[in-house]
Amino acid sequence: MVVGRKWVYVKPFDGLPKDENFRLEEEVFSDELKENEFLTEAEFLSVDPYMRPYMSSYPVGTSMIGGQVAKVTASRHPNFPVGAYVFGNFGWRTHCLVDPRKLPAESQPYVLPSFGRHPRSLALGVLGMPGNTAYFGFLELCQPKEGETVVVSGAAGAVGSIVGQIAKLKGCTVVGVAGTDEKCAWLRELGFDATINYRAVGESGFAEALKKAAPKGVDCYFDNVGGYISVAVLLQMNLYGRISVCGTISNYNEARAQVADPQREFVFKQLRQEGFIVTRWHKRWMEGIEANLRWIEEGKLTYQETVTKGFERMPEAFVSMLTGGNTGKAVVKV
Ligand SMILES: NC(=O)C1=CN([C@@H]2O[C@H](COP(=O)(O)OP(=O)(O)OC[C@H]3O[C@@H](n4cnc5c(N)ncnc54)[C@H](OP(=O)(O)O)[C@@H]3O)[C@@H](O)[C@H]2O)C=CC1
Ligand SMILES: C/C=C/C(C)=O
Repeated sequence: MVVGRKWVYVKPFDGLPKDENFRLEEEVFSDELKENEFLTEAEFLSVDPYMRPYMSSYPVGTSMIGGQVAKVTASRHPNFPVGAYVFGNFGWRTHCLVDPRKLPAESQPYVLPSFGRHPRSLALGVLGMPGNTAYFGFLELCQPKEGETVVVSGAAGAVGSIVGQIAKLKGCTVVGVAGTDEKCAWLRELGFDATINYRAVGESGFAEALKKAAPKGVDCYFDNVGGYISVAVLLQMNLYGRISVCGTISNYNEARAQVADPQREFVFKQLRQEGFIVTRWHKRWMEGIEANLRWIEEGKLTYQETVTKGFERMPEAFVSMLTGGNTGKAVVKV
């Protein structure tokens, strides 16, 4: 018998998540596995922005959702042998009994490929879902061309920091928008050409700061945040500009965002805007991981992680990430 722990969503979110929204519970697993089942023990867990809006659509009593890196501790599945490390969407739990046949195609667990000297936790960041979000969401939807100007919001986070670096690899001029001077300094170290600390300039100063940072206008916008930052970028888009709408973290804690009327910009500048969910590319998943790993090995792509130690601190790590406490990918080490 194995006793695990899990975090349960026990009260609907109202604004920023609070301790009262979560409860830590135990769960018991039998050692007797059925054919095709395997048992895992988590090593690293991810805290991601999507958990805030997605959990609101689940009933209370549901376990918190999320990805993790885990070790297989018992197995009756030929592809998941004991000792293997896997990525799986197993939720906020220390242990999990998995039968892959019960999971949808876009949420299949997989044995981690070798990351060489890099930590396994990267399977939750640059070598996992956020890295693939940057790789596919930027390259496929923005279709960047050499010499173009790219703006990335949420630029010092898990997705944004990778998007900006890929944009530099493609020969673009890159402007990063982030919430502190330290984050902006890191982005410039990564090669970003200009940065805007949106908290320092404020809503009223953002459009002017953007004009200075992107004097030739904006050809591609990778949008992680929505809100006034995105309205200002839209108004400075160039003819035939492309906008990849990745996320709207600025309003995840609100019930409903206002829908403005941007149509005139779209008509006269002939813009293209497309939202996406990264699992759209689940059939090409390993292509993104391999490309990002190659760039890391070649010294062309740098990552940073903000690691919180202790499974009991999952809610704290989650709220910290939602409020800007992370640089690069936010993960929890059990
Ligand atoms: N479409 C898809 O398939 C996917 C979408 N996403 C989306 O990408 C975005 C970034 O995710 P991820 O990289 O994992 O998270 P991050 O690592 O970027 O962490 C979240 C960051 O958001 C920033 N933030 C918080 N509140 C605001 C605000 N009001 N305005 C601007 N920035 C804010 C904070 O940085 P700061 O200090 O700069 O404020 C914080 O560090 C999210 O919107 C997420 O939902 C992520 C993965 C897949
Ligand atoms: C898979 C993640 C989706 C968002 C919107 O964050």
